[in-house]
Amino acid sequence: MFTNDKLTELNDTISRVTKLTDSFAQFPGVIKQTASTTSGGNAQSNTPLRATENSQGITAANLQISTLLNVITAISEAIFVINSAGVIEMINPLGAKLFGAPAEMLIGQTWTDYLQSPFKDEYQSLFTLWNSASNEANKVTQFNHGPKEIVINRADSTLLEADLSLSCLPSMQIGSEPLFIGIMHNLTTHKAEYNKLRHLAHTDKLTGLANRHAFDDALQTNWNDSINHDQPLCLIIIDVDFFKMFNDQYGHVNGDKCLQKIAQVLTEVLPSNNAMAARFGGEEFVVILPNSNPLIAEYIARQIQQRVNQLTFTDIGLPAQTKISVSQGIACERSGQYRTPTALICAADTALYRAKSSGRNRINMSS
Ligand SMILES: Nc1nc2c(ncn2[C@@H]2O[C@H](COP(=O)(O)OP(=O)(O)OP(=O)(O)O)[C@@H](O)[C@H]2O)c(=O)[nH]1
Repeated sequence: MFTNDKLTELNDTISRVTKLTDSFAQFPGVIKQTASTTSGGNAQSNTPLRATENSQGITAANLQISTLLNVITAISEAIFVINSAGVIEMINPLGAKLFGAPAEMLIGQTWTDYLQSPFKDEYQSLFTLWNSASNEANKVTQFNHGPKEIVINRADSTLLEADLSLSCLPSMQIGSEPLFIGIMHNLTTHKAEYNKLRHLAHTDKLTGLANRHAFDDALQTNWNDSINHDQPLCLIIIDVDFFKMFNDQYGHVNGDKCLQKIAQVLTEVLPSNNAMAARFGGEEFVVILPNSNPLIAEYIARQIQQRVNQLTFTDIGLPAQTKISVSQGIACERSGQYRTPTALICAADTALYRAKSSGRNRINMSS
């Protein structure tokens, strides 16, 4: 992260190196010379960023700029410098790599052209706002934005996720026209890892269905939607019948495969992308049916019952006559009869209990 402290540290380094070094390579011309960079006459011994046409100042300033460029080029951060019009004045190799184009091509271009929507509009508005700030003296130092996640629309049209900190270089050190320094970090690897971990945190390892954690979140979200939009919401709890016996007879490994087959059935019968099947725990599953009604819920439960009854296990080496069934309890929230999502679960659970006690392989609707 390129903080103000780091910026100060960087300027200190530049001043020190400048004092100690007698000769540097000539100004490398990487900074696009603009009117502002060659006008004025206010060179100071500790103003490293802007060349001025003071008789003694040009060489010193160029040396300082050269030093700054060397530091910025060598630093293991992606850095670019833009002016108040958002035009790139300087970019280091790592920065150019993130934008996906050579520095020579990027310099002189508007940096927001490389931002994916909505970030492009957001940063353009930010600069417009900043430029229209009334207090000229304060606005430069007030501008410090990020770190914030952005998506770069790279030169080859691929997208790259990054985080960006944008700071205005302190006005006392850069002359009249402000420059902004952007520091970026490539988030591609981090994001891929995050998405993988997020998927693992929400998925039941055995069945690949949503896990209990994801179910709880989804139920709360669907519950809120149902209340806010006055739409019904149905829940089916599904419990495998005599599963202990299945495990005892065929072993836990085959028991696991049986649960996977049932999970597959649940995935197949979901009526829409909004509906969700999850593993509730052990040999219990649950289906959330948003914007649904008891008739639809019962139809889905019937589909589950039939398909589970039709499952075969010869592919995992079990006898052809091996059969399995599930008991199901349904509860539907329609007009405020349940006060909380937990109350809805309890109602479906009670209905499930009745389905079990009335013989199993049954569907019971909460009244
Ligand atoms: N193979 C396997 N078995 C599991 C898993 N989770 C729970 N079980 C088993 O599921 C069985 C549940 O047994 P019970 O609660 O007695 O229920 P049941 O035998 O299905 O009987 P009813 O529900 O009354 O029809 C237990 O034997 C658990 O070990 C799992 O992930 N894999």
